[in-house]
Amino acid sequence: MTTEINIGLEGVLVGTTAISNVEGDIGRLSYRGQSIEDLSRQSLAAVIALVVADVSLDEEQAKTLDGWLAQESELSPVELRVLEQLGRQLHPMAVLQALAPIVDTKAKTPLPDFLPAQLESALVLAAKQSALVRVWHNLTQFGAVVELPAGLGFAEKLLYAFNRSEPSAHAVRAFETVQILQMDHSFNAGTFAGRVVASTKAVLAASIGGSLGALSGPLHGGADEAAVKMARDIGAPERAADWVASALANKVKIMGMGHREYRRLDPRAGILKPMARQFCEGTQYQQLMETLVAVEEACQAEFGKKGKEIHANLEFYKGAVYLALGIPEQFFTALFACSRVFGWTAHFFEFNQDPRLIRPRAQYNGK
Ligand SMILES: CC(=O)SCCNC(=O)CCNC(=O)[C@H](O)C(C)(C)COP(=O)(O)OP(=O)(O)OC[C@H]1O[C@@H](n2cnc3c(N)ncnc32)[C@H](O)[C@@H]1OP(=O)(O)O
Ligand SMILES: O=C([O-])CC(=O)C(=O)O
Repeated sequence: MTTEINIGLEGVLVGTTAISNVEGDIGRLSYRGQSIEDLSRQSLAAVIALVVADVSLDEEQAKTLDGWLAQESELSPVELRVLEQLGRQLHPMAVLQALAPIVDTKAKTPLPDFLPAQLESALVLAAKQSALVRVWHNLTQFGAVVELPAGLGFAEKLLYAFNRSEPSAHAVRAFETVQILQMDHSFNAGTFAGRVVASTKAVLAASIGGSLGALSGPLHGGADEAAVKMARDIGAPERAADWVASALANKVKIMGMGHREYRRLDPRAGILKPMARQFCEGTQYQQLMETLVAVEEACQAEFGKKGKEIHANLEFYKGAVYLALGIPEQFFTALFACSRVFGWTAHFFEFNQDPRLIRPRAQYNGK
């Protein structure tokens, strides 16, 4: 028995996974052996099949799966009524946490047969997270659920509903890329929380509920919303250097900077930064994007003075892309969950291949 206490479990090996590989020292990420750079150019449905089932789809199959997920991302009349009763001030993450474990997971049509049938209700549960976020957005922002034309794809449906208009192919592609980038990340806090719940032999929906709670915090998934709020508070790139110096002097964390695993640039931030520049240029978000760039530079300069390095993580530039796609910041983390839920699902099944109750030990220091 070890007596050394490690509250944050930094560097502690607690299991194996074949879903994603985070090589923090060299700034590399892959899902099932494929680099995040290659994956970011694939379709969302193809990456979902790869992450959840380790199945490679051809273009036709990916379209079929996308159509199936789009069709399953609808709420039942009862689920819709529950959402309608909730206070409109509730954060979308609280709504997901409340509803995710109780939605009906019966599929309307069978899962395409190129995926294992045992995944059917799990994938309905995952697809329904998007329906919850879409409907909650519409109720709180527009007062009514947006009627959608038939035949929209899984991601397209969300973007259409958020903007009340047909998204361009370019916007859908960008949204799919962002969702792919955040689908899985080894034993991060949210995924590990889900594995802890799974270890008690709880059902998948309970495990997803645990993951959602962990993801909501600003040190984890909630950093996406917090980073944009920070940039709005700073207001202009010229103010970034003073703001960062004062924040660091006061031990305030800069949201979207730093990472437990990456010692080099998070490869997802490397993909998101040019996307954010492109999407924000000439829009109302250009100033916000320039402020983020200035914060990153100021942060790196301040850390550099102490001979340390810090880099942007997934969360830093993601919000600028989301804003330019018509997504308000309070929905960022919930949309993160709409993608990460596929990773959580994969981990639930992987964990259950060789399960063991997770129960560490505490050193008693009370009376
Ligand atoms: C999807 C995701 O979850 S990605 C992560 C999203 N979270 C954020 O962006 C929140 C901001 N970042 C952070 O708080 C941290 O970098 C974390 C929590 C993500 C990871 O950090 P940890 O591995 O726990 O490192 P820790 O917080 O101990 O930081 C190490 C040192 O770097 C500093 N540091 C790290 N990140 C930051 C930051 N964002 N702002 C200011 N200082 C920072 C710490 O203050 C600490 O300095 P010290 O050694 O002088 O005390
Ligand atoms: O891995 C982590 O600690 C945080 C996380 O979920 C990510 O970066 O995607």
